[in-house]
Amino acid sequence: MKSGIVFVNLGTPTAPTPAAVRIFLKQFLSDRRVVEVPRIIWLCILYLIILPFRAPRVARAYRQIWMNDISPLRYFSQRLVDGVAKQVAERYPQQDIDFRLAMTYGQTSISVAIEELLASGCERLFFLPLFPQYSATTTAAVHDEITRVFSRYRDIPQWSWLRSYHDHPVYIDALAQTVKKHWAESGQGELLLMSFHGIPKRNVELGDPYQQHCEETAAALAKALNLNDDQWQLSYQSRLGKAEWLQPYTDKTVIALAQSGLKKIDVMCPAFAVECLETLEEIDGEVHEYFIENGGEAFRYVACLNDSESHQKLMISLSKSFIEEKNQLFS
Ligand SMILES: C=CC1=C(C)c2cc3[nH]c(cc4nc(cc5[nH]c(cc1n2)c(C)c5CCC(=O)O)C(CCC(=O)O)=C4C)c(C)c3C=C
Ligand SMILES: [Fe+2]
Ligand SMILES: [Fe+2]
Repeated sequence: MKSGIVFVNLGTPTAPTPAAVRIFLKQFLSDRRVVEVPRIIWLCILYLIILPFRAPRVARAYRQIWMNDISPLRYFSQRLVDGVAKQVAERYPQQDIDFRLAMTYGQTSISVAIEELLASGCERLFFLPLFPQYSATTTAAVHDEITRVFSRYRDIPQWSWLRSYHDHPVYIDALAQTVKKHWAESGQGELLLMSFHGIPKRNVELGDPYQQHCEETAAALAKALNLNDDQWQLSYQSRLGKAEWLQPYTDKTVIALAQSGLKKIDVMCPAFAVECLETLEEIDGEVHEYFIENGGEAFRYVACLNDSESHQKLMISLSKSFIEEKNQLFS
C-alpha cells in the first residue's frame, strides 16, 4: 500500500515584492487561529493599516534575505524534505512512500499536496507540522486546514498527524549538537539566549500550551548542554500589535544583557525548524544591531536545524511509527 508524508511549514511569499507579500499576509492574517481580535476591528486594521503600510516594509526585509529566486524558508524546507525522502528510500527500500512539502498559507497548499498524493495512489497519509512547540496559532491551523480539505472528500484516506515534538529526545539532541558545533568553531559565549516566536499572552491564559512547551524545550536543552541557570535565558520575539505578548521580549532582553556588561552572547531560535525572515532579518539583523549599539561586542547567531543530517534524522524518528506501522490497521 502506497503512503504519503506531508511536511507542513507556515508559508512564505512567492517573491520579495509588496504585491506578493500582501497576498501572503492577507491569507495568513485573515485566519482566526492566528488573530483572535474581534472580526470587524481586525479587518479594518488589516485592510487599512497592515496590508497597505506593512507589506512594502516587510517586502524590503524579505529582499535582504532572499536567496536568488526563493525565500530561505522555502529553500531549507524543500531541501529538508528531499533529504528525508532520499534517506527513507535507502533505509526502507520495501516501502512505497511519497513526500511533499506543503504550507498552511500560500504555495504549495495542503490541499494541492493532498490531491497530488492521492492522485499518485497513496492510501494513507501522515502530516508533520514543522512546529516543535504546539500552538493554536500554528499547529491547530494546520489541523483545521487538513480537516477542511477532507470535508470536501467522500472517500477520506487513513490519515494521522504529529501534534508536537517539543521535548522529543532526538529534537533536543539535534539542538544540543548544533550548539556544541557552534561552540567548537567559535568558542562559547557568556550566555545562550533561546529566542522563541511569541504569541499574545491572552492566548496562553485561554489555554494555549505554547509557553509551557517552549519552557520545556529550553529547560531540556539547557540540561543537555550542562548549563547553569545563569548561563542561559529564554525570550520571545516577533511581537505584532499593541497587546501584551509572552514576555520577556527578545529585543528588550538583548538590550538589557548588553547594558549589563555582557560582551559575547550566543543566540538561537529553537521554535523555527528552518531559517526564515524572523531568524535572519529580525534576530541576526535587527536584534543583532541592538546588542552592538548597547555595548555588546559579539552577537553570534546559531543557525536553525535547516536541512542538516541531524534534522533529517529527527524527521525520520518522528515519522518512524507511521513508516513502520502495518499498512492495514487490522491485518
Ligand atoms: C498575530 C500574529 C502572529 C502570530 C500569533 C504568529 C505566531 C507564530 N508564527 C510563527 C512562525 C513564523 N512567523 C513568520 C512570519 C510572520 N509572523 C507574523 C505574525 C504572527 N505570527 C507575521 C505578520 C509574519 C510575516 C512577517 C511580518 O510581517 O513580520 C515566519 C516567517 C515566514 C517567512 O517567510 O520567512 C515564521 C516561520 C510561529 C512558530 C508562531 C507561533 C508559535
Ligand atoms: Fe509568525
Ligand atoms: Fe518579524
